Amino acid sequence: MFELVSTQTILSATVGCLVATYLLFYAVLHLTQDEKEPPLVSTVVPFLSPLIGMVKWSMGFYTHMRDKYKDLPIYTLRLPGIRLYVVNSTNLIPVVQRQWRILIFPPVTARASEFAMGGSKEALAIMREDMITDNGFMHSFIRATHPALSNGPVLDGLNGNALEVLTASLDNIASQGHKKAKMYDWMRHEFLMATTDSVYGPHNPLRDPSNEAAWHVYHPTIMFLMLGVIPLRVFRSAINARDQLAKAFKDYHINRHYTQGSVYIQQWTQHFVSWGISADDIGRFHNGATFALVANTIPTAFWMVYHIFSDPSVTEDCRNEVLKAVTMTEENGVQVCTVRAKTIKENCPTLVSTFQEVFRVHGMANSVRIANEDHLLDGKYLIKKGGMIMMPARVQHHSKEIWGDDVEVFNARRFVRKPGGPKPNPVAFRGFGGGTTLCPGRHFATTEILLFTATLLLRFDVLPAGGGEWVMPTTEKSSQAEAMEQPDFDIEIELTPRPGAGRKWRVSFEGTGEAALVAEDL
Ligand code: HEM
Repeated sequence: MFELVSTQTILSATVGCLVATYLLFYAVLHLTQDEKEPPLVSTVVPFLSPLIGMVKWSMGFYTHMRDKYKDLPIYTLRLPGIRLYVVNSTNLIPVVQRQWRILIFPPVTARASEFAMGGSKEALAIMREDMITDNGFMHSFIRATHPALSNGPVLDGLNGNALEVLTASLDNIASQGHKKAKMYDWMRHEFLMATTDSVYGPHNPLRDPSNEAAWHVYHPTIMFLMLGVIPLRVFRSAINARDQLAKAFKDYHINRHYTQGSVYIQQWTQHFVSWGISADDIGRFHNGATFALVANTIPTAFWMVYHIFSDPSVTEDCRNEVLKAVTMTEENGVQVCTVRAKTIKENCPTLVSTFQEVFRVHGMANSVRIANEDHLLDGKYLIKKGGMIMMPARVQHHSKEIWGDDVEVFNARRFVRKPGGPKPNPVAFRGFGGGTTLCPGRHFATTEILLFTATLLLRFDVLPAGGGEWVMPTTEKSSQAEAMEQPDFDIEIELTPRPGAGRKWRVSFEGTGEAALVAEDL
């Protein structure tokens, strides 16, 4: 009898505590929410419902929320320690982007520099001192490095070097006559080498196989490190790999190897040095530069090759287009095929459309900003200081209203311009983000990927190994630190040289035009 009473007492005390805690959190949630803020949703379990939803729906969370709260142009999610304002409406995106001195991006970069790269207190203080005006480290960094990544001869040089490395690798396969490969592994290696060689020059630290291996240990943990809540000892091998890379980049810096690298890395270095950042920190921040260079370029190139070669009609149309970019000459008895970059970017509609469709279907940039003061967005929605605004690309890219009933279908020709046909709203294309933080590396990556794909089409047949079917990898495990979905598993392919594959191949950037993909470039 005594035992029964005490069990009942404990039970009712526990239930009472739980109810009281629930009511307390429920009250805190609602009392601290201003009625002028965007409508608060997902509150069943205060502060935890959004997290539960994120785990349950994974990358589909924000599209699920958009479908559930169709009429909300923007809504508030409350998570422990953070107000998250999620934008559904395409029309609100330019409104957010125009407020770039109030709804700012640099705190996100600073957070990555602190938690993912391990920057020192001194370096972070310099970065954070002024994240608003053009005089601060962050905004002046973009201004200092943009010119080397904008269309022109300097960028052509960067792309030319990357293409030389990629072409040499294709030459190698052509001379072997045949190659079986794990597609993602193969492309990841080739693009990592080509992109970093072109940027870092002949002393590229990632040419050392042990540094390449370290990159593959460190890179997948960046998203978790960014959270800054999981103890570092959990990531011991990733932190060791990060330190190894930072040391290799520090040596690269101290030995002034950047003077033989690209204009981009010279300007990058000059900026850090002129702000008094130490050689130790410069080594660490090179890990961030490498992340920007390759983290999205590699999966984008993978999907591009996958979607072109897995559909024979797309392969044929693209191949016919890129053939028009080739001129053949003879030099000292050697047949030379020159691929004109200008034609590839300006006169290959199916190829460029496939590239855009890759971004629409696989692009997952979340585009976040932090409010540095209270702000009434569009004169209607109160965004509280410290709150995070998010404009998820997937919400825009998977909207039936914008793209039509076949929104979930990969349509390689979706972006081919039809005379008099409807044009999709370019603001809804968020592959490279948008506004003042629009990716400055977009021209570099676009040219590298388009020209690699064109050369591959011209020189090789690519088929699943063993005559099987193409199986599109799932993407559920993709790291949310990236702007492009990553394949959950690899696929085996066979590359077989086409007639002429063994000739000498090169790329010409003469009169290079621009593949204008985003609203800002159109
Ligand atoms: C396919 C490849 C790439 C994709 C999909 C991509 C995507 C993006 C996205 C979505 C953003 C954020 C924009 C925003 O929030 O509005 C961004 C920013 C940035 N990207 Fe890229 N990127 C790629 C390649 C590159 C390359 C090759 C570089 C080379 C330097 C680069 C450098 C940067 C930098 C420095 C920023 C920050 C801009 C700022 O702080 O204002 N990206 N990128």
